[in-house]
Amino acid sequence: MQSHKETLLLTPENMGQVDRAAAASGLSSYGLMERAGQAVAACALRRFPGALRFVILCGPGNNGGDGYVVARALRAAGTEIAVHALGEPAALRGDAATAFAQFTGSVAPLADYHPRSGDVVVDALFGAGLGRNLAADVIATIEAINESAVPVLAVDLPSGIDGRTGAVRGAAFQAAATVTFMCRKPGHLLLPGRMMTGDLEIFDIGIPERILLAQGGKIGVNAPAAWRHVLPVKTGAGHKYVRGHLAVFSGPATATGAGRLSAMAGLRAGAGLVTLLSPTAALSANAAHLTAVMLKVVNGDGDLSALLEDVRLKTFVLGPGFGDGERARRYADLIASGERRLVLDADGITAFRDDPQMLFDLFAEGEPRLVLTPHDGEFARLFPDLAEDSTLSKIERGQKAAARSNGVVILKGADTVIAAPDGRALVNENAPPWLATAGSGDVLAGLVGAHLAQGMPAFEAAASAVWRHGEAGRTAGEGLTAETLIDALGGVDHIM
Ligand SMILES: NC(=O)C1=CN([C@@H]2O[C@H](COP(=O)(O)OP(=O)(O)OC[C@H]3O[C@@H](n4cnc5c(N)ncnc54)[C@H](O)[C@@H]3O)[C@@H](O)[C@H]2O)[C@@H](O)CC1
Ligand SMILES: [K+]
Repeated sequence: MQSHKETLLLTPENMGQVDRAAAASGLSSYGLMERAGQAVAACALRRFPGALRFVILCGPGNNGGDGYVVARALRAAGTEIAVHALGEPAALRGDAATAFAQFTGSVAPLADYHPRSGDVVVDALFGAGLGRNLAADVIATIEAINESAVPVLAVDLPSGIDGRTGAVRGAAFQAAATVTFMCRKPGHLLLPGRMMTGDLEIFDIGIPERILLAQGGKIGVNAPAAWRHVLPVKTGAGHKYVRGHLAVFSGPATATGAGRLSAMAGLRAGAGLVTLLSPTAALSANAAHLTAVMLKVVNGDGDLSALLEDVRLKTFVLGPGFGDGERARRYADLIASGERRLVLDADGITAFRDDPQMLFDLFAEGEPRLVLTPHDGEFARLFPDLAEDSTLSKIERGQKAAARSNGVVILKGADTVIAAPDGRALVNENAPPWLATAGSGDVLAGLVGAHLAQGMPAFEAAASAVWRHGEAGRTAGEGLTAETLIDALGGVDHIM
């Protein structure tokens, strides 16, 4: 079981509230800064035992305050140090002023620092309080250090990374490692922030968990703790209908592979029965490749309506290789009015590009029954205003899209976000880079369908599917194909 420290995410704004609540409960805020700085100094000594000199770059706020504690601790440990400050240290306030007063060593201007071999930079310029783009001189310093071979240890966040969004505000340090406090921030997980963070250490500076949880809870890291409690119980004796019946729409005769991948993934992921719904023209192509997956002819609305009379058929995947937008819209309508659950992927999403509201209206009522699986391009087709709004983080884009569609949104990428209409959102981190391969999205759609068919609520079904997809990708290893990915799905059950 992971602790909250591993899975909780707090925005810089949340963290500020935590800070104030901790102070209000009687904790010394300078005490927190002291522990933060000591932890960074210990990390620096442990990671860089061969450093000839530690250069601490201190900013104008509390991140800089942490830096002065680091400088004092490293000097006390007998290492050579240099401190360079952005702005006038005399202008520091509060805890940062206290930390500066305790330091007593000399401080040079930031612009005077020139990287030299043997240096290790401790970046304490900006953390949670970065509120705007960096000035040109700071950008130049950061770029010069990034271009040198000098390693950077970042305090809280690499300076220049926006802790809420993960965006680079003008420039950002490429850190070898980052030490953050209590829990991660979105900027550590969302791209490009994740790439700049390096190895991340989370240090507990002693803020009680109840204070953290009071400010957070809606957003987190996607891990089994978030959905394990609703995983289907494996009794071994379950009738196949108990494990649900998943139906996947095949594309036309020229594009049958994607639907089959979804169907096979659904079966491998534990749906009791999987039926591929195929037009007559694609029947022989599908039949030639399937054994355990059943086949049924669906040529149009009439066939689908007849099929929907079977009340056990509750879950559908529509979109992989589907092609026909007009038909996709009608099928989605029939499925929605039958109170069924739908994973809408790929061409199924694109089908609604001219009238996204039509889709949202279909699923507007009740518990979320729609799961959308867009990559960025598909997302922009349904939610153009959200895609264009660069002030939003990927988490916020997902949350707003989920609320608007009353669906669960899986916003795909190396930093996939899963969001629910009630504001819950998880950021995924276990996907290996080689998971971005042909057919990988089809497998994910089938996986989500299988989890839904087994009765999981939509948000948890989606999040567990994304996680399982990532784990299977790691198991299958570099050079995976959609087929080896499907094979690997079963092997990750036991760790869920
Ligand atoms: N519980 C907590 O929240 C704790 C926070 N601590 C540290 O405090 C940091 C947050 O401190 P602050 O809120 O003071 O924020 P920062 O120190 O990150 O930066 C804020 C300061 O930078 C200025 N600023 C913001 N963007 C700028 C820009 N682009 N160019 C120039 N100046 C800019 C602001 O006006 C403000 O003076 C954390 O990152 C962490 O390192 C630690 O001391 C431990 C406890
Ligand atoms: K920093």
